[in-house]
Amino acid sequence: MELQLALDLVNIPEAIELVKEVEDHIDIVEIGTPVVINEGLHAVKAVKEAFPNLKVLADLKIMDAAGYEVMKASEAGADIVTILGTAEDMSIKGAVEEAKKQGKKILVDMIAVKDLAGRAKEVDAMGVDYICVHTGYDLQAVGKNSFEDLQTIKSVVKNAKTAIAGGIKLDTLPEVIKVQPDLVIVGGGITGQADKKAAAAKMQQMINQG
Ligand SMILES: O=C(CO)[C@H](O)[C@H](O)COP(=O)(O)O
Repeated sequence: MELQLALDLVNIPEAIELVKEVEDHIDIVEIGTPVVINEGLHAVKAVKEAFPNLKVLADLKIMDAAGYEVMKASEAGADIVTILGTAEDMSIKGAVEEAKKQGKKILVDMIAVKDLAGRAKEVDAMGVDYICVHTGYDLQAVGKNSFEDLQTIKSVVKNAKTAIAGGIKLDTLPEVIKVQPDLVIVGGGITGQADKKAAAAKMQQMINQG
């Protein structure tokens, strides 16, 4: 199981400062969608250059022009690029093809997918690397989470790695670990803590104990 730190509400210098604090305790740094909107792919480039030993995920949440966008994120240094599960099959296949060409990985974000089991089976067959259940901020605000959804995809996905994102905190992490995803994505559960290093270290320890 790997731990991904999601950075959503920072600029580039703040991102670098934050990763410095927790770099020993995470596997992947996510340059979140709001950061890409504010800073562009420069944020991916800057973080990859500052931390060449960490994997960097560009959370582009691609919906169209997938091959081109995966190419641009790859050129900026992203190791993993996200596409939405609600995108057309042709877009997802295009993303996978370009990622393979570039030696990169594709994570499919299943946010807002209605037939989760059915779509997870379909995208799994398209050769994607990760399938991620995700409760976004707008549904977190009304008390939703993705723990049951994780069990759903775990029961149907045969090839891809499974991941979970959305509001995971220290107190809910044990529930996540029980279902054994390959990747746990945490934003506010680390960035919102006074002692970010301690929060990341504790999460890493819990994940390693499995
Ligand atoms: O992709 C995202 C929002 O769309 C976030 O990066 C993801 O939800 C993780 O952040 P948090 O743990 O704060 O929910």
